[in-house]
Amino acid sequence: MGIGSSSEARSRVIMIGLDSAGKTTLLYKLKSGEVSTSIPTIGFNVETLSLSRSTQLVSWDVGGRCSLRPLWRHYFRDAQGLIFVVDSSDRDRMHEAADELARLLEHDELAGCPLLVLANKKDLPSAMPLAELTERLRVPCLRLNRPFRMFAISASNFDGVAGAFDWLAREVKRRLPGSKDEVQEALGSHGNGKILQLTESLLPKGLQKLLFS
Ligand SMILES: Nc1nc2c(ncn2[C@@H]2O[C@H](COP(=O)(O)OP(=O)(O)OP(=O)(O)O)[C@@H](O)[C@H]2O)c(=O)[nH]1
Ligand SMILES: [Mg+2]
Repeated sequence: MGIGSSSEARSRVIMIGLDSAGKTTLLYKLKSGEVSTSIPTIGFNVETLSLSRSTQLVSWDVGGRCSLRPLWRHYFRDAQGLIFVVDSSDRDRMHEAADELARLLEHDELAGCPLLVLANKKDLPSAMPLAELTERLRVPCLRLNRPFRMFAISASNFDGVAGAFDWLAREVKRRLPGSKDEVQEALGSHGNGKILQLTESLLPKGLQKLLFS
């Protein structure tokens, strides 16, 4: 998928995190078999998932080649939600994650965009509690000015994912302009056969609400 096709989506949720944070694991759990991976001409590895006819979940790693960062904004256009995934057991890289998160929030294209931080790998004994993560990610110093929540989750066993997406779904809906009908149009509807093929048991309540309510 290149920038051209990505810009066809009318709204999108951006998911970003350091490598190994657990983004791919989460994407596959959300919608097994429908994740598309590509290295667009712009050069970084992007994974996408259609949440509905018009809403994409777009995921990529931060870090790596800084020269490509300016190109991210092509994906930031039309972003209705932002997910930052962090490995809550990886103390060594928490500085790096904190720097990336702060840098991400400086993008004007994302101003006001609800931010969901997923503290992943809560199943590991070495996972940090949320209070410690809040400090290590330097949350009090962040340029927030937006709805913000952090949830401890495990992408591996799906623990905590439903509550986290529930929150994001509510915030995204609030942000979308127009009537309920327009919201449905933007986020998909019962008529979308592809969406109805999803295994509902795997779909977090939040996403079900986004897609079906
Ligand atoms: N214990 C545990 N391991 C996890 C969890 N989520 C992901 N992992 C593991 O962490 C490793 C990295 O997960 P990925 O999903 O590949 O991470 P990524 O963010 O896509 O990073 P890239 O590999 O750079 O694409 C894999 O070995 C996963 O099995 C989790 O919730 N708990
Ligand atoms: Mg990955």
